[in-house]
This record gives sequence, C-alpha cells and structure tokens, in this order.
Amino acid sequence: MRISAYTVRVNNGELYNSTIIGYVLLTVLNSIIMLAQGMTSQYADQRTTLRARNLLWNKILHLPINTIDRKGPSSYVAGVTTSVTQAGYAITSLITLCSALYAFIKAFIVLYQYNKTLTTFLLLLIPFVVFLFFFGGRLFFAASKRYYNGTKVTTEFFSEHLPNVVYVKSQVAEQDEVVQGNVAIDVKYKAGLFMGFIYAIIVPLNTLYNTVASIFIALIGSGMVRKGQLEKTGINTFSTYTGNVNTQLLQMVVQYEAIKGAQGNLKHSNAILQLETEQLDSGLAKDIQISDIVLSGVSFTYSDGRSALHDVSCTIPSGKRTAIIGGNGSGKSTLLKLLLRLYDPSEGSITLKRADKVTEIDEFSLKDYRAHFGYVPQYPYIFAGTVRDNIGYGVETIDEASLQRASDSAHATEFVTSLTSSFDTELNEAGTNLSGGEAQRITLARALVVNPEFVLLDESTSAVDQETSNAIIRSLDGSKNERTIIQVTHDPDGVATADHIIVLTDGQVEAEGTHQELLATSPTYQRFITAGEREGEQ
Ligand SMILES: Nc1ncnc2c1ncn2[C@@H]1O[C@H](COP(=O)(O)OP(=O)(O)OP(=O)(O)O)[C@@H](O)[C@H]1O
Repeated sequence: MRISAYTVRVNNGELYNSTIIGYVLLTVLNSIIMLAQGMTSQYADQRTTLRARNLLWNKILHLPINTIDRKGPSSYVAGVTTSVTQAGYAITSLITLCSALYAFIKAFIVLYQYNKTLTTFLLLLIPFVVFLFFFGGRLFFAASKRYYNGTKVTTEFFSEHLPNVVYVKSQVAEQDEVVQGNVAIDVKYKAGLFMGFIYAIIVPLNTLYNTVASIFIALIGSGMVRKGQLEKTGINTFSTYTGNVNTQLLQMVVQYEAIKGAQGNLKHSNAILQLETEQLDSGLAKDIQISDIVLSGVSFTYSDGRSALHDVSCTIPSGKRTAIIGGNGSGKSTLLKLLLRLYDPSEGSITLKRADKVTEIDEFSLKDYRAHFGYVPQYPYIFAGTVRDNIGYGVETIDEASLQRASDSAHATEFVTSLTSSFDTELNEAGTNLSGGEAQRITLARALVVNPEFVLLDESTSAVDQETSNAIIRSLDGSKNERTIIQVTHDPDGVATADHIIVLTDGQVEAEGTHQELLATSPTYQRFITAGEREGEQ
C-alpha cells in the first residue's frame, strides 16, 4: 500500500528525490519480503507434509488387520504417498488467506477514504465475488477428489501387479496386463483432464472480476470527472488503490480454491485418520509365562461375513508340540491368527491357564502379549536387506549368539554360510534370489530369534525337503521344556510325532488327542494318516 501511495505521487508528477528513493526502497523491501514468504511457505509445506505423512504411516501400522482386510493393503499406499502432500498446501493457503484478508481490509479502507462514491459502486460487485468463492471452491473440491481417486486407482494397480510380474510372464499375460494397466491409467488421465478443464475455466473467471471492476471505474469515474466530482488524475489514482484491493481479493479467492482442492484430496487421508487403531500398550504388562491355552466356545467371522470357526473348544498344552490338521479352509490359519490376537473372537474366549491362574488373553497389553510369540505365517515374506536384517527383523539389537542359535534351530546356517557374504548377503525383496525352502528357513529363524514362549508355525516347512523338515521338528522338540509349539501342517510325519493333535473340520473341532487316540476316534485323522502312508509307499 505504501508503494501504491508512491506510485500515485509519481503519476501526479511529484518527481522529488525522496519520492523516487522511497519508491525504490519499498519496492526492493517488498521483493525481499516476497522472497522470504516464498521460502517460508515452501519450508512450511514440506514440514507439514512430513509430519502428516509420519502421522498417517503410524496410524496405518496400528490399524487392526480386520480394517486393512476390508479395502486391501494397496489401497492405503496413495494415502501416504500422494494425498498427504496436500496437507502442506492446506496450511500455507489458510495462513495466506488470513494475511490476504487483513491486507484486503486495510486496502479497502484506503480506497474508501480516497473516494466513497466510487468505492460504494464497487461494492455492487460483491455478489460476483461471493459466487467466485463458492463456485470455484466447489469445482476445485470435486476435481481434486476425482484426481486423488485417479492416483489411488493407478497406485493400487501398480503396487499389486508389478511385484507379481513373474505370473504375468509365466501366463504370457503381458498383453492383458497392458490393457488392464491402461484402464487404470485412463482413470487418472480423465481425472487430470477434468482438473485441467476446471483450471481453464476458473483462472479466467478469477481475473474477470478485475476486468469488470476496471470497466465500472472507467464508466462511473469518467462521469464523475465530467461533473467535476473527481480530479482529472482521479481515475488513475483510484485504479492504483483498487489494484491493491483486487490483488488481495484474487489472492483470497485463489487460496480458498486451493484449500477446497486440498480438502478434496485429503478426504481419504482424513478418513484413515478417523479409523480406530489397536491399543498396543493398554492392559496387563506382566510377563506371560508358559501356560496352557484354552479355547472355550470360540467362533469367528471375517469382516466380509465369512464364518471361519464355530464353537471351538480345545486345550493347547504348555511345553508340548500341538499339531493342527484339517482340510483346506477348515480354519487352521484363522485359529493361529486368533491366538496371536491379529483378530478377536466374535464369540467365546481364549485364556492362558497356569496352575489355578486363568487370564483372558485380551487382558494383556497387545505389545507384551505378542512379544511372547514367534509366528511364521502361511505366506512368509523376505524383506529387501541382508540375511541378518531379515532374521533380526523387529529386534532392536541382535547379538551374534541369538542370530546363530535361531539360524541353527531353523537349519538355515549351512546354506546361509555358503552364500557369498554369509549373514551379510543381500536378499531381494520377496526373497526372489532364494529357493522357497531357504526363504522358509530364514523366516523360521526370524520367529525363533527372540526365543519366544509360544511358536506358531503355519505350514512353515511346506517347501523344505522332508529330511530337513524332520530335523527342524526334532530341534524344535528339543526346546519344548521352555516353549509351546503350535504347528499347522499337512505333513503326516510331523503330525504323528506331535504330543497333541487337534483335527478341524469345517471350522469345528472334530477331535483332539494323541496320535493313537485319534487313530481310534477321528475318521478325518485316519484318512489323513492313511493318505500319508500311501504317499510314502509311492
Ligand atoms: N481375510 C479373510 N477374509 C475373509 N475370509 C477369509 C479370510 N481368510 C480366510 N478366510 C476364509 O476363512 C475360512 C478359513 O480359512 P483358513 O485360512 O483359516 O483355512 P485353513 O484351514 O488354514 O486352510 P488351508 O489349509 O487352505 O490353508 C475359509 O473359508 C477362508 O476362505
């Protein structure tokens, strides 16, 4: 505004040295302020995005598996990578909007003081400005939401399909994939196009106000000059002051549109932030000692309505190896996941029982409870990194002795030491530079490295040769006095030597007992053993 005052003086021919120097100094100062503001807002943008991304990542990691199941893990990728970048814009736009509002009021007062009549006429344009605010804001909100959705669709597609490129090749599905990928790319293209059109409409609309205001000033101002109500240079001076008002007004409209756009983009991140998370720390934080696990009337239904377990009651004795067998889909993996508290039973209870002391597992803090479990899921995963990183995954510091012990128990040491850099050999993401059995042995070592009280193995040696698999079972059996082993398996050798066996059929316990007891009581078990013997003979 000070610069405008100097401009008016120059326009009026007041070309004194003090005017010129003042004008130059203020213009330079203005540039410095703009530079500082630009740098501060860029920094603030990046800091806000960093904090928002940290927050979101932390939130996603604490979501219950049930919630992640609903939309699939890849649907969260775009939330962390793209949508969240708008958080910075939203904050800096809000601050700029406030400072523009302040400057607008100041500029308006100056304008009003200069000429009340002309300023009052300008007020007639207010409905147009209000229309610009809301129309532009709504359009940007809709376009940004659509644009974010386009990004989400493409990110989901690529993050699911690229890691599985081996199937594309083996099924010679390149052409199909190109077509499917193009469909995903097209969604993003159309959203980008829509956004482009919105920009194309809004940008000239925003400047239209300037044009209309100039016409107003020219028409009404010239009439006033003719009637002697305004000095000859009045139109020029009024236009200079109006420039300040208009600049701030345009700034407010643009920032409002940017905020609405960011809001549309952030809707997904916001929805994630509203989700309920697992509370890792609340509950009993005491040591969970080796105990029997007792399931009483446990039923479980997945979030999509599929029922996996019905009224399961059984006991998993402590310090023993229990094998869980049953046909595909009979609920074995689900049972292990309930034991690890990845899901909570829909009905019934799971308790830890030692002597007369019975504690429901959900009374323990999740963090402490899960720390007593070593789990090898049915589809184990190797992370990109060294063998050491993979075995020690999740362990703060891993000492050489624990690494060696876990690797020995998993019968991984021999092949690991034959690798070029032994435990420091780099492994590819998903273990693509290992054999299936080698990858399984590393994930087994990962489960054992913390020396857990409970070891949950879900077909964890299915790709390991029979001889090594038997050796692994023998070494696990050797550690039974200090832990309970629960093993889902289709391997009759491993089952026959288990201390306790649970047979699941269609999500229910058909029978439980020892090998000999089940041979006499469970038809499913008899068929399982007979099929194994036949396979052995062949
Ligand atoms: N995340 C999930 N969402 C919905 N249903 C599921 C989910 N995981 C498993 N199911 C269903 O629950 C039932 C039990 O599955 P589970 O994986 O426990 O079987 P399983 O006995 O381990 O089978 P398999 O021997 O084939 O591994 C099946 O009908 C399965 O389709």
